[in-house]
Amino acid sequence: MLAKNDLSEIYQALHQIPELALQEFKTKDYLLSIIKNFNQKFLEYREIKELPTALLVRVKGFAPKRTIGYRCDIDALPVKEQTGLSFASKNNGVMHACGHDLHMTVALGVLAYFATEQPKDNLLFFFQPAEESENGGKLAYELGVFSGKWRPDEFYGLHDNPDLPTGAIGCNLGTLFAGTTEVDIYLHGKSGHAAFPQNANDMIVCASALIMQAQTIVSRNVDPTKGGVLTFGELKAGSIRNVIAGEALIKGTIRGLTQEMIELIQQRLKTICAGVAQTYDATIDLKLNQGGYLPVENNDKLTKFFIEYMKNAPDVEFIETTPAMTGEDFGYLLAKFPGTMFWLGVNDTHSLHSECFTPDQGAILKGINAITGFLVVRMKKEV
Ligand SMILES: CC(=O)N[C@@H](CCC[C@H](N)C(=O)O)C(=O)O
Repeated sequence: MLAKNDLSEIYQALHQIPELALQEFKTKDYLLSIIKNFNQKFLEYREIKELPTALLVRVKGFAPKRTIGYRCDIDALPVKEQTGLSFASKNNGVMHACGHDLHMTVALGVLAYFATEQPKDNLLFFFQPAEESENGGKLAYELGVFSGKWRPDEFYGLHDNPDLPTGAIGCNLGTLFAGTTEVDIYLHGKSGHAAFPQNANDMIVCASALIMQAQTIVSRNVDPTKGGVLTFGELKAGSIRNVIAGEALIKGTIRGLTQEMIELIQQRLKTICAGVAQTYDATIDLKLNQGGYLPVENNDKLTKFFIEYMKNAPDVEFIETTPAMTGEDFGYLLAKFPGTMFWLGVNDTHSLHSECFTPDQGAILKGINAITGFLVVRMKKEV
């Protein structure tokens, strides 16, 4: 078991070594160095050649009826940290701005508990690379990782939430998170001298028109009672004030709480790109990539049981949430295995993905206690 001081040390160490999707080598080595210090009697490991930063750890149960999976994401974001923390990122321009360092610390705490207190059922801990992009969950599934004794009968996973009080557990039946689609739009026109626009085809003007027209998708095509998101977070064009930009690149993300909504927004964006290309005599290549970012659908039976437990656990503050437009590739695994995703409150005024994101470390121990308590009860009861 890990004491409060160990947990804080682990969290701070992980915070200093953030790594981008599929590059989480130091992180994985660090996780292994901690887990190798636990009681090894009930533990088995699985590594994946084709997905080298992933790690699976199985805890053998003493009277197993099932295998319960617990998934934890391990990647970080290309964000330059501005928290001013003494244990800030040492990987310049990369930060655990989504709290996966906290997720890992909680998962290690739960694993440490069951490495000592052998569980009744088998437990499977999946330390998953590439949640923010590259859909590590889907990659692992497609590599056949969850087969034989490594197949979970049910899967659980959490995400930290700065809007909930420290340590509170948030969850709801049905959809917890949106499905997403990564959008890349390449615009090709003709560069030229700023003084002779008639001889060029300006992709800054074309990109501006496209962005403005795309704003009508959510305002005019999406049912306001259902909601959808189209955000462009990156726009690149031009190099100097007096050269007309012949190329532009727009990157963004689509979000919807149902697959139907995601497909509606995708379709409207395709139509608008085609129309703008014609109007501006440009070539526009639209690339849409949903990958494994399906809406995160909680299993009804298991989630009712989970919520009931959390509501009645004396040391847990449970908060019923509403669906959020954040995405998660755990949606893919929950489409393959029944399970529950839930929030862990970390009470911060800064949002997820902010360069100042500073989750309250007090959530770690509360999270571990809530999850271990739940798993022990889940193993005793049929759902
Ligand atoms: C919890 C969270 O912040 N997840 C990410 C998931 C990224 C989805 C994908 N790369 C996309 O941008 O479409 C999020 O941004 O919600």
